[in-house]
Amino acid sequence: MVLGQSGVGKSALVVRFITRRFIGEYDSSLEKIYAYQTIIDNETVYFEILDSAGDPNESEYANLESNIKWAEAFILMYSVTDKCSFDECHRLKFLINYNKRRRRLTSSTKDCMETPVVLVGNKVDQAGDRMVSTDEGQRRSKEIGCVCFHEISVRESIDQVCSVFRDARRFWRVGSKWARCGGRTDPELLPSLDRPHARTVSDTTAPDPVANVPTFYRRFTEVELYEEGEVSMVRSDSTSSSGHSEGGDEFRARASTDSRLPPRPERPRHPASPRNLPTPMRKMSVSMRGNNANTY
Ligand SMILES: Nc1nc2c(ncn2[C@@H]2O[C@H](COP(=O)(O)OP(=O)(O)OP(=O)(O)O)[C@@H](O)[C@H]2O)c(=O)[nH]1
Repeated sequence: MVLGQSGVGKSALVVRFITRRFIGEYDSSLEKIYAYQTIIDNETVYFEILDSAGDPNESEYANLESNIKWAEAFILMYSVTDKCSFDECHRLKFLINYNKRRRRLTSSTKDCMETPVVLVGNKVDQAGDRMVSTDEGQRRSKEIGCVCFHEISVRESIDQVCSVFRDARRFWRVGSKWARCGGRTDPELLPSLDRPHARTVSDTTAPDPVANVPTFYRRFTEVELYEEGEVSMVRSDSTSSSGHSEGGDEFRARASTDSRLPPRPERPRHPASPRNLPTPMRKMSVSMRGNNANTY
């Protein structure tokens, strides 16, 4: 699913990927699903790409949330010439996390996988109008937990466009394998993400479309999935100190677009070893603190 504020170039990205053309003007009002089959990393891949409406109104909001639940990977897009669209990514990522966690809590294996979100800054060809630097984009990508970050120009480069979809698919594949392994990391997959621009067999005869594209990766690791999935699931399901379950609106209302990020609590880099596990008494106090600290 391609998400982002209106005008950042979502339709341009999808149409360019499928037709290889940059057309210039697109129907902005419609939400469309494109079916497209291509070969990536020597495998045939069947994409269903949802080009979402940029600024949904009240009545379209429920639809947006059900689309988020449907999607298995996200391309979260902003324009480097528009600071508002950059800030909007923070809110949209919050919405993705919220809907995905809620779904994981109510369903079984398939939805246990962490859904990859690729952050994309578009329109780098408009250098004179740039309002968001590469560093800011890279930092934000890490802060909001995206799997990798790209800066591209849909207008100028088909290769950069392809590399975005290629990464979305690669990280989706890692996530789905991880879920199928019952949460164990597949050692054959992770090293390949250490070398994201390494050539595959299929690339030996054709130029690597990913080469020379600035891409910043964040690896899925078992620890991160443990932290993001398990710990956060407890937090999002918690009951507030007043004894009421958090309502969806209340939870969503915390998403802000003012570019300030709420402080994230310090977390240990590794899960506690069994002999360090808290006693039952201590466990209860951790849970209580989780509830009270649930204010952002
Ligand atoms: N200069 C430049 N313009 C771009 C680029 N990508 C898209 N555009 C232009 O940005 C405008 C908006 O593009 P769209 O693809 O319609 O944006 P959108 O995000 O789908 O917008 P909504 O459908 O309203 O949500 C169009 O005029 C595009 O031609 C790019 O890489 N560089």
